[in-house]
Formats: sequence, structure tokens, C-alpha cells
Amino acid sequence: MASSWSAWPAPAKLNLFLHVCGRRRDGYHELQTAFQLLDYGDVVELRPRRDGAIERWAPPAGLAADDDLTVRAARALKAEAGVAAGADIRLRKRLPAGGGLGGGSSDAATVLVALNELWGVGWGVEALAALGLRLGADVPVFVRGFSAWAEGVGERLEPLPEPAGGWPWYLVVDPGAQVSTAAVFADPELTRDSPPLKISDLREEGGRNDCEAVVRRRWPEVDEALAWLSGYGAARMSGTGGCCFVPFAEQGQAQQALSALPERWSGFVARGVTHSTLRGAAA
Ligand SMILES: C[C@@](CO)(OP(=O)(O)O)[C@H](O)COP(=O)(O)OP(=O)(O)OC[C@H]1O[C@@H](n2ccc(N)nc2=O)[C@H](O)[C@@H]1O
Ligand SMILES: Nc1ncnc2c1ncn2[C@@H]1O[C@H](COP(=O)(O)OP(=O)(O)O)[C@@H](O)[C@H]1O
Repeated sequence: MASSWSAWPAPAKLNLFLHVCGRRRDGYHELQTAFQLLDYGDVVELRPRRDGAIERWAPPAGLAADDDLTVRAARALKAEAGVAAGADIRLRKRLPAGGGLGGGSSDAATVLVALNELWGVGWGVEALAALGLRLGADVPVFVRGFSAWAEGVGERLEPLPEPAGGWPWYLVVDPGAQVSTAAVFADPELTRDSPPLKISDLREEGGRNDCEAVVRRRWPEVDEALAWLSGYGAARMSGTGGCCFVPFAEQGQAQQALSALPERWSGFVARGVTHSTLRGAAA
């Protein structure tokens, strides 16, 4: 068995819009959204182990192993596929945790796809996506690895066609707000009855993020970031926040806006992609 490290990309996503269409009996909300994958994200380094242990190297501060989605993904695949081997996991974190960019979910998906190969499990993408859904609603889109329209809790996916002029460049801003997804979905003022639309309608309508009003009210720094970004175009929040973004046709325009970003926030420029950078890395 190979015992050297290999590096695997874990790209970010943006929710180009997010409609909350209802609530299921289990309390989860039915959504309609468009997941735009980006060419920017975390990197997960993995090294198979013979002794069966799942070990982290230099883990993110404050994230216990039992809560870490990379560890949970590795343990889940090991248990479900009956694998004897283990793995060392080293995460190079670039995406803000809990920022609405799906970093933790993408890390988990990358671990599933990579260990499926490194351990020689041989599962297909369907089985990996189903296992991923048990770890989080956003894991399947990263396992499948294409920008997508999504319904349900985000597990029913259909490819998002590339626009005629190519994918935009995005300026993504992290205003530093620690927004709890559970708190947003529990807020009594959340719009949770958006009429379900056909994907063809959504293409024309553009869509909005139903979580934005709640988050802007409770996290003023998100409100400020959206107001600042609106000076450049149609700014939106991603997921349940707090990261926000605005699209640009040209990379240079996005970089210029980034250079004007108020110092109290951080940000990056990335391009939308049709297929996840993980696809090229996996065999
Ligand atoms: C809404 C999205 C859009 O991408 O937001 P972000 O997390 O990316 O911001 C995701 O689907 C989030 O999915 P996921 O990452 O699995 O959510 P979790 O943090 O596990 O959810 C925390 C809690 O939020 C509520 N929740 C979450 C998702 C959903 N569709 N309906 C809900 O009601 C549930 O109470 C759940 O226990
Ligand atoms: N490897 C990980 N990286 C980031 N967050 C993680 C990881 N493992 C577990 N988490 C937990 O998952 C939560 C959601 O993380 P993330 O997917 O980055 O954000 P979001 O769901 O807002 O897009 C974090 O608040 C964190 O507590």
C-alpha cells in the first residue's frame, strides 16, 4: 500500500440563489438553489495507514476530531465499505468555516472520493453521494462534482448550463460573521413558503436568497458587506451566510474591487466552473 501523501482539492460553492419552499416533517426545509462550484477552495492531504487508525495532522483549532467532517467521512466510508486500512488527514484550510461556502461539506466529499480510490474501495458516485448525504445536505453536490440546480435539501441535482459568455468571476467577501445555519432556519421571520418554480422559470427570474433578510437583520456586518458589494452589481449572500459575493465579467474588474475591500473584511476572487477541480484529481 502506498504510504506517501497525496493532495486533493476541496472547492467552494456559492448559492447563486436560495429559495426556501417549505418544511418537511423532520424539520428540514425544502430548498431550490443553484450551486455554483468555484476554482478555489481547501486542500485535503491524505496518506493511507496500515493500522486502521484515522488520524489528523495539524487539525483546525477548536474543531474536535468527532465533529470534523473529514474524520467523520473517513470513518463512515471505512465502516460502510468494511475497509481494514486507515488514513492520515492533513487539511489546508482556506475557506472560512460556517461561511456558507460549503467548505466542511466539500472537505468531506473530497475525503470520500479520495479514500474510495486510495483504499481501492471501488464504489460508484451514486453510493458515495448517498453516504455523503448522511454527513450533510451539501456533500452530494461536491461528490458529484458539477455546478447544479438543486431541490429537496439539495440532493436532487441537475447540471447548471454554462452561460453563453462563460462563467463569471466572483468577488467573495467574508465579513467575519459567525452565522449559525440552525439559527437561520429556526427564525420565525424566515420566508419558508416561496412557491416552487420550474428550473426554466428560475433561469429567467434570477432568484434571491430567502435567508438574506433574517441574516441582515441579526448580523449587521453581513448587511454592511452586501451594501458595499451592491455598488458593483447584483450582490447576494451564499447559503445561510455570512459570506457574500458579486459577479464580474472580467477577472481584472473583480481584482480591482478586491483591492478596494475595507480592511475589516477578507475576500478572494475565483471563477465559476462547470466541473469540480476534484474531478481532474480523481481517476
Ligand atoms: C442551506 C445550505 C445551502 O447550501 O446552507 P449553508 O450551510 O451552505 O450555509 C445548506 O444546504 C445547509 O445544509 P447543511 O450544511 O447540511 O446544514 P446543517 O448545518 O447540517 O444544518 C443545521 C440545521 O439547519 C436546519 N436545516 C438545514 C438545512 C435545511 N435544508 N433545512 C434546515 O432546516 C436543520 O435544523 C439542521 O439541523
Ligand atoms: N473540516 C471542516 N471544515 C470546516 N468546518 C467543519 C469541518 N468539519 C466540521 N465542520 C463544522 O461544519 C460547520 C459548517 O461548515 P462549512 O461547510 O464550512 O460551512 P457552511 O455549511 O456554512 O457552508 C462549521 O461551523 C464547523 O463547525
